[in-house]
Amino acid sequence: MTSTTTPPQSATTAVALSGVTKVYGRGTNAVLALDGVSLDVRPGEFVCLVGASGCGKSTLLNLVAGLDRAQGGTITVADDAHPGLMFQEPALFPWLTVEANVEVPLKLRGLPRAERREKVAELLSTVHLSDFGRKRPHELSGGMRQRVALARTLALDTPVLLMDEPFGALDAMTRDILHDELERIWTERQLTVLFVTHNVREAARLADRIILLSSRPGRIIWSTEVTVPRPRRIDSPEIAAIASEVTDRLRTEVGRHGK
Ligand SMILES: Nc1ncnc2c1ncn2[C@@H]1O[C@H](COP(=O)(O)OP(=O)(O)OP(=O)(O)O)[C@@H](O)[C@H]1O
Repeated sequence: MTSTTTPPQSATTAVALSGVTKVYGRGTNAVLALDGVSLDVRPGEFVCLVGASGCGKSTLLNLVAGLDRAQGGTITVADDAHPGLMFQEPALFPWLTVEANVEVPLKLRGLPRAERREKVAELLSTVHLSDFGRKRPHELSGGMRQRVALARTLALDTPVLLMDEPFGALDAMTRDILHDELERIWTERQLTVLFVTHNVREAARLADRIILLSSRPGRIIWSTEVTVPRPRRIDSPEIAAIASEVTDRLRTEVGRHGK
């Protein structure tokens, strides 16, 4: 079996992984990064992936994004949508203004100029950066740069957002604000989100479901539905209790591998 992006299996699945296996390298240098990962993500669901360093979280996102191919299994994205991918580093073009950065995907999509301008204004308003369109990335804070990266990803007009530690480099206060912002945008746009994080509190704060991957090779070893009503607070006892349970599971898994 090879990795494919075939039509959706069911209207109740936005992203489906079935028996996904990823090996890097060959022969004696081969590294089995993912081993038979199966996961169905519901449309509009917010799924957080946690696991020890090197367990294959980024690999999984890259495969769903279509940046790499799996050796085994299938990956299905509903309606053949091309997911948007965001990283810890905003990866903006430093020589372009904020507006021009957000405009890049719109140009690539071939939107006419007037429509692009309208869309850029709407997206900057969505991430609360309407007054900063003419600035360049170096004039912005880290949190603002991630807002630009988010606006640029949203410009792809995709229903599926893949986020690889997007707030990992930010201070706690900025992260807290961006959690609220992301939650609002996720709800307003009915996005499906796959979010990788090392921060278990962040996972409990944001997720509908938390998935725990084993240490390499990555396999899904545990998951939990987070039913705490929204809006949530990262410092609430309910979130702390879930984070503590995830930490315990993670610690057991890391301990099992002697890392
Ligand atoms: N291009 C590559 N070539 C060889 N090995 C790779 C490559 N990319 C990743 N790996 C290995 O595959 C495994 C999974 O890597 P991946 O980056 O997906 O893990 P991760 O869970 O995202 O890690 P982290 O939490 O540290 O970011 C790791 O052992 C890594 O060293």
